[in-house]
Amino acid sequence: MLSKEIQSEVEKGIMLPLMEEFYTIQGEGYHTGTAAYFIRVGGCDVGCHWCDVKESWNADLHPPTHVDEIVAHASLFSETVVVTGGEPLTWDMTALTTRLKAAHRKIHIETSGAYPLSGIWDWICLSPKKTKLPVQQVYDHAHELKMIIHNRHDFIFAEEQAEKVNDQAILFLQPEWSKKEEMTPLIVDYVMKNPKWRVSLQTHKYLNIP
Ligand SMILES: C[S@@+](CC[C@H](N)C(=O)[O-])C[C@H]1O[C@@H](n2cnc3c(N)ncnc32)[C@H](O)[C@@H]1O
Ligand SMILES: Nc1nc2[nH]cc(C(=O)O)c2c(=O)[nH]1
Ligand code: SF4
Ligand SMILES: [Mg+2]
Repeated sequence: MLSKEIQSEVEKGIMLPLMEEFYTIQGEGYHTGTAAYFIRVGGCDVGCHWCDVKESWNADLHPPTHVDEIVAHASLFSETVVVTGGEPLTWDMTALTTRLKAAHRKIHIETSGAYPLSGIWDWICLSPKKTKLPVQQVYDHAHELKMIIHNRHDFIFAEEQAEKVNDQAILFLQPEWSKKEEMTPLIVDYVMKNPKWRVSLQTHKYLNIP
């Protein structure tokens, strides 16, 4: 059990359940191929059956960590910090991002958009999920829309989500990893027929890096 004080710090976003942090290459989407420090915050109740980081879901398994400690580590490694999870917007991101900005970092988020936007972001990657659709505010502020393709119906869902996102957002289709042999050729074909979309692959998995 968390002590009352720690629980209150987590509720305020002064402490966050930290699952892992690692310096790597952004594997997906618009910034693919660029170095970044990843902060993976635990806690997610969106419930994607194909989620590649289910260990993140239960926030209680990840130690509440002071944001100052997270920022101190991040600042040692990279100009760019990617906040992911779990679902980072489960938590109030104000304290973490304010301190990262004070440390002159570029701050990116990977989010399903299921919860209200908190924090200051240089780049918002929105990856909507059918089980808990994004809130309007995240559609309005997203810089990229990254739709995961697990089956053929997901192309229809992708088009529906593209209608909802702001018209500056860059559109990506990314194969769900366990279905990539089947879905990647369909995505290639789809993008050639519908060139407003781009292909995104989980390149870090091909490179065998985190
Ligand atoms: C693990 S999620 C964490 C951030 C946030 N909860 C979200 O879903 O955007 C990070 C990214 O990985 C994608 N992702 C998760 N599981 C995947 C899988 N099996 N294949 C392809 N992409 C996946 C998500 O859609 C998201 O864009
Ligand atoms: N290298 C690398 N790139 C990524 N882009 C998004 C990731 C995520 O899990 O949010 C991820 C990840 O886990 N590793
Ligand atoms: S929203 Fe993100 S972290 Fe949550 S289950 Fe889906 S892919 Fe996994
Ligand atoms: Mg990942």
